[in-house]
Amino acid sequence: MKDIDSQPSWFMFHYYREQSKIIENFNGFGYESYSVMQKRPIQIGIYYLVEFARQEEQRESRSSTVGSQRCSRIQMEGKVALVTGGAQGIGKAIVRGLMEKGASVALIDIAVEKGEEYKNVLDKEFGSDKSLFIKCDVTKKDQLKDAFQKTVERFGKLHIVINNAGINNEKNWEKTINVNLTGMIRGTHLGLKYMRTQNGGEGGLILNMSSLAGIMPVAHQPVYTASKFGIIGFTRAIAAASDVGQYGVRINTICPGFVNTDLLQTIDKEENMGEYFQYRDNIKAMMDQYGIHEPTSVVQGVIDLIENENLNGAVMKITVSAGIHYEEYGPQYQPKM
Ligand SMILES: NC(=O)C1=CN([C@@H]2O[C@H](COP(=O)(O)OP(=O)(O)OC[C@H]3O[C@@H](n4cnc5c(N)ncnc54)[C@H](O)[C@@H]3O)[C@@H](O)[C@H]2O)C=CC1
Ligand SMILES: CCCCCC(=O)CC\C=C/C=C/C=C/[C@@H](O)[C@@H](O)CCCC(=O)O
Repeated sequence: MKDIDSQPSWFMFHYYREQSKIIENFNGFGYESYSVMQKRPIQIGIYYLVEFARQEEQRESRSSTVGSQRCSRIQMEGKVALVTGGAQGIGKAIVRGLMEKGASVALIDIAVEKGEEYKNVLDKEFGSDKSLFIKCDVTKKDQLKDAFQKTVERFGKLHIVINNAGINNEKNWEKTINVNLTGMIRGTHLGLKYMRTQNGGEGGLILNMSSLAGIMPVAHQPVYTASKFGIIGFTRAIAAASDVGQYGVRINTICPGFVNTDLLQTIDKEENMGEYFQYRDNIKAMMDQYGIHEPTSVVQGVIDLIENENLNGAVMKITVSAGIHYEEYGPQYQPKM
């Protein structure tokens, strides 16, 4: 490696942090690193102090806003939401969670029978004027545009968009990109069309459903992984644009671990997994290792992001081991304005 003195500061911090790990477990293996550390104890201290203070500041600012009295929390009563893929699974749980908080909800989905059945259940619980089911394929731009228009015509406004619809298909990988990524981008653009204050909208929140597969690549789902990485990148970028452009709309991603829905059944289907079907037991081993949530575990994360106005651009993770927490990005990885 060329002289580390000429490396940028972020590199040197991470380099020394890794070196220090070797030192901590010093067993003679890290002699070369030990000598490096001996040469530069002051720089190490400086980088650790600077970075530690920055990360502490980030943690404090987030914890001081999430869940505390000091953060401004919006009320959901009277708000209007649109949820894609709302007929089953995680989307279905989100629809109920929003309605229990007083929101009116348009659930859009290609699963007509499931969607209509669920609408009937919601009517009995919340009244027929509080929800709307619209048959819609998010890969068809005219259908998606029509679904947003019908929602605003029905309820008068739009405050919350949950781009949740998603599939797992490594064989028909173009379909996976069209549903998970292209559909989400269109849903975000349509949400901004109706919600931006410059357009006469009342502002609000757009929440795009990624996955932990959007943070750590899953070997046997490369296209699914690509779609979920794309959701995070797009969302962090357009959230920054919303800040700069003062849209009045917050945009976030949620990255759950494994959740007990029909999507997990696709692992056992060759028509979904294609050449990766042979590795299905590897994914099942991950489920055993990391655990599987119920869909309702995602709902609290959605509600936190809706009610807390201080988290634009944040990437929420929901895992069995750590619950709701946020991905941390170093200063060099903040959106470039
Ligand atoms: N189940 C899991 O382990 C995890 C799921 N997710 C994500 O959560 C989201 C929801 O997934 P699940 O509820 O688990 O799956 P699911 O298969 O139970 O539900 C997905 C819903 O989306 C609908 N849908 C699919 N294609 C559509 C299209 N073209 N247009 C409109 N609706 C469409 C389906 O009909 C279904 O109602 C997806 O984006 C998925 O990637 C993220 C992390 C973990
Ligand atoms: C299998 C077909 C559907 C796939 C559905 C998913 O999107 C499942 C999520 C994919 C991967 C899950 C990875 C889990 C990772 C664990 O290591 C987790 O505990 C890592 C914790 C990361 C963190 O807390 O920062």
